[in-house]
Amino acid sequence: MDVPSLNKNDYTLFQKYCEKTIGKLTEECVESFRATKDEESRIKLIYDNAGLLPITVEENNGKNLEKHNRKKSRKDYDNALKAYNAGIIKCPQDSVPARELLTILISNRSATYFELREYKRVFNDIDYLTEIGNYPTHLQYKIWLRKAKCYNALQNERLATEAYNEATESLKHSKLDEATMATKMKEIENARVNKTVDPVKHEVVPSVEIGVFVGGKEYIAAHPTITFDQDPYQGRFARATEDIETGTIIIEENPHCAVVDASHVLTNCQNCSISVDQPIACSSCGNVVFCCTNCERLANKSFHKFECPIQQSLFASGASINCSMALRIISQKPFSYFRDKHNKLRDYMKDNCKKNVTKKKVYRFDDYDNVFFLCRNENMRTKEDLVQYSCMAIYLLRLLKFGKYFPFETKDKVLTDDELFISALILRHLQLLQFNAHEISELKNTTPTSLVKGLLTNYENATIGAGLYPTLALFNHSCDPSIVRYNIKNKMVVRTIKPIKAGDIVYENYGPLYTAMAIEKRQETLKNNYWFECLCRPCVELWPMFDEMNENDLRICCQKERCPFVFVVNTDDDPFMTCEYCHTVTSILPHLKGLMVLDEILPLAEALYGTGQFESAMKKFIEGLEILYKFMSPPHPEMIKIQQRIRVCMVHLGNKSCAYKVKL
Ligand SMILES: C[S@@+](CC[C@H](N)C(=O)[O-])C[C@H]1O[C@@H](n2cnc3c(N)ncnc32)[C@H](O)[C@@H]1O
Repeated sequence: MDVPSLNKNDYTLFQKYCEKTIGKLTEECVESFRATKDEESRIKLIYDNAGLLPITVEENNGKNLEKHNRKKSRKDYDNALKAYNAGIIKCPQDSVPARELLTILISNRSATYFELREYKRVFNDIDYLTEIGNYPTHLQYKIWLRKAKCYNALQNERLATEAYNEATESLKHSKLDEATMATKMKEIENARVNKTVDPVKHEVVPSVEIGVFVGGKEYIAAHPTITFDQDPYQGRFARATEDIETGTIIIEENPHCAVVDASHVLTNCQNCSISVDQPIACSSCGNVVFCCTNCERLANKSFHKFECPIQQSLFASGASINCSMALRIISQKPFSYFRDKHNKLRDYMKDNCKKNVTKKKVYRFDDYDNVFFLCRNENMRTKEDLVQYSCMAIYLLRLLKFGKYFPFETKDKVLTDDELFISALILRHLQLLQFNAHEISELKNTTPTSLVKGLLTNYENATIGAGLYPTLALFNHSCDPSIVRYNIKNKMVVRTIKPIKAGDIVYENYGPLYTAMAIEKRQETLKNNYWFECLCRPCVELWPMFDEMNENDLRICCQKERCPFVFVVNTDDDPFMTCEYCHTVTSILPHLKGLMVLDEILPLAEALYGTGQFESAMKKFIEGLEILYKFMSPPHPEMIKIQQRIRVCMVHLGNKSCAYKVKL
């Protein structure tokens, strides 16, 4: 979790707008919010004030080549690529000469990749410029010659021959004088004869393989051993129906919606969130990038066509990432989608219905109804909070109108019935995102920092955006979580980080960990951000933080089945302990013997870890952790250290920034 709901520290345009609107409301109006039961009445109460305040819509679409088309020396590859990338993103595409210039920039970038022997990227760029379609015919021979040389290097003789033939043919359309044309022809023939085969450079692919995950019958994003229960205090939560081993993937879920944050719009794909170093540009704005033409097409068919004109304004306003998501849940679907649900959803909102009464047999990530019914802690909201959120919803609705989301004429000052309905949905989204959004992350290098005592790391699993995952959103919090999360593109992968027994609640973590934060701070954070009092084991049993733990204190369960007593013993103590509850005598000797295996497993795991063999290291650490849990009860510093190692291994299976390098 950890997705901020409002940028509380910066006094943003967005906050100014909200404050000004609230400042104009009469006390009577604010007071009447208390009596409102549904989102539409709240919007209606303040639209006259919030709708009248001017909002700033940026005219600048971010397309401006002037600053970016400086020529770079081809030999300074890094800087050349940076300059071409910036040029490609900022190059306007609204006229034939502009698009021609763009294709030349793309061609130059492909030439740089050719020098770097990154042939896949050369082909990507040639496909890209072909798709733009305005590459000058008289230069076409250059593209065919480059393609032919790539096929040569990749030892594909048939395609190389075809490309050489095309190069010879296209040379006829060049504007070269006869002598230069003859020299070029010779160059083509020489290249054809001297089939220089380069060793293919290993491509550093920033993301990883996606395995086959078979989910449950009802909750298809969750492992079949996970079910969802409910109680009046905790609401819905996940529970294991069978024993689950450490490391099991228990959730693989696509986001209902996912957005890249403002500082990553030019480094991560707007559609799938992956780190991008060969960007594909939006044809209309210079404010986003895509990883491939397919992502560009998908985004432009749905949300980006409406967000393109307003994204700059949204970021400039300083609105939080939750605002971008509240908007994206709407913009990614056409207005007709929501109009068709109008009557049903409006009735739910009017009745303030908590339950999805039309609960379906299958719970899917892309089903809007599941999102609509996510937890909002509605009955705990103050009227001030509702006023603030209603202002935000109106601001976002007005941006959507500027983005021409509605398939009918709209007027900024007028609120139609359809617009009222959409703004009510946005208001609902803002409330539910406050509790249910998750960050999307990727590995980045940092200078070494100490995360947990004794464990140095030189990476950071940095946030690059946020997403809404309707199945993961049903997991409750514990300060000693059962899981680790990481992303593959914007898909969320969740794996267990300890052995889980049948019937146990499976907890995730909303930020505060008992190992690193004192109980008072944890309780305060959870109360402020998630509005509940945490009754997890570390909070109730007052587990010590990592720094306060003693390596020599072993916590061993009474051997009588179902007796909850735990002995805290020291290796020097008498090995026979009598239970204070049931008076059964437990010998700690079998436990000490069982733990001795760790002397073999852990050095091996550390050696694999130290050489960057994260998957193999993870398996060994998991083996070690299972043994620790078998013979000991948490907490123990060794458990935490191993879990920390497993966490590092797991996140290495997820997204990595293009610049990320494993540093050992
Ligand atoms: C992401 S939702 C979790 C699913 C939620 N319980 C539901 O019914 O949809 C977060 C909200 O669940 C509740 N919650 C989460 N963890 C909890 C816990 N350990 N004890 C009590 N309530 C919890 C809080 O209301 C919190 O704001």
